[in-house]
Amino acid sequence: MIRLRGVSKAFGAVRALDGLDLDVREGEFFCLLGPSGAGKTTTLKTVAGLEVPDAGTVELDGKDQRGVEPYDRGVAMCFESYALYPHKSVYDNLAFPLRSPRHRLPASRARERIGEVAELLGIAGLLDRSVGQLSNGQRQRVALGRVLVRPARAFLLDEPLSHLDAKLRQQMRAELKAIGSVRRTTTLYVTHDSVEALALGDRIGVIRDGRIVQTGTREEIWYRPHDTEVARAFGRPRINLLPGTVTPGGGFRSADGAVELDLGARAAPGTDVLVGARPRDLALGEGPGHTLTGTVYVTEVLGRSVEVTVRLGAQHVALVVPRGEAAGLRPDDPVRLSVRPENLLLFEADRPERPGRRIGP
Ligand SMILES: Nc1ncnc2c1ncn2[C@@H]1O[C@H](COP(=O)(O)OP(=O)(O)OP(=O)(O)O)[C@@H](O)[C@H]1O
Repeated sequence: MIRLRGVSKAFGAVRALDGLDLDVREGEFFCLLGPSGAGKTTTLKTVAGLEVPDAGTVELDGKDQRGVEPYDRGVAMCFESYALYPHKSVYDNLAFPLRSPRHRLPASRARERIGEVAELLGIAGLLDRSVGQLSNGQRQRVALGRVLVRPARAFLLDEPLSHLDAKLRQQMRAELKAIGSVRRTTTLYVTHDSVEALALGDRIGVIRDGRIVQTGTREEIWYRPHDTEVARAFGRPRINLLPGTVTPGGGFRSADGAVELDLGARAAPGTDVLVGARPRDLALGEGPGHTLTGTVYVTEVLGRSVEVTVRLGAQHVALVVPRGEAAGLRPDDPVRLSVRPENLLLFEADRPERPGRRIGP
């Protein structure tokens, strides 16, 4: 269990962490997602004891870690920039942590652990090669393996798949959670890739400007995003956000009057808002729920589905539909779109100082 409370850390004038609270439960695989510079690595280093916070507390398994040296914290960390022994074999690099007095295992147990981790990371065929002869992607997997072989109170992983090509990355994502030690060990996994976070995280914490903006399961983050920026971070193509205002009856009217929706909005009439709908939640043609009328702007084939961009007055919205449904659509064709009321999200308008928060339960 990892618990951070009110953790702040500045580097000169840069506030890397700003009162960060975080709870990773025992045995959980927790993904910390955020853009570059949000404070992800600093969070990991603070847990590992490699950075000392200016304020706040770090607890591991309920024990305050103030004054506890990194080595004594019992966590295993894998950095994006990894240090391996280039002249030693892959096997020796993996075995090295198991030879330290703290983690010493009988040789047969060590071989078993290394074998399982190497198999699942796809490096079992490389065990006799020297690390100096490996590609970057192979080295990254060895570095990850070296963390995962050793018994630890928690694994701290910083973008461990970043150097792999897309296919291998996808494959590794599936394998990673199958590794026995990962299943058993509390893991804090840093990424800036929302697809990775959704695929891996038992829960996800979204970090921005040194604070956690939202923590939740993938469903909570997807269906109940805290604000427009969280909504924009998940899903490709991105969520559609139409600007407008709340009407006296609690409805929505787009800024140019082209879209009107009866929302039952819990906001004062006249409030500037954004209505959000994800591209896969919009359908072509009339259906149950709300209907919108517009014209086709452009279509783009994405494998078996098609992204259709539709002009609604001055706005464009994107939807993703099966290829068959979009066959024959031409620019400027009139179209109707439907969306279920439960798939519409309502946000305050974005402001210069902060993204618009979601309105509603
Ligand atoms: N040792 C340091 N000295 C000075 N500034 C630092 C140091 N470490 C981090 N920072 C700054 O603190 C902020 C947060 O950095 P951090 O590395 O935690 O972000 P991150 O979310 O991990 O980003 P990335 O995804 O790019 O690795 C950044 O503005 C960074 O430049």
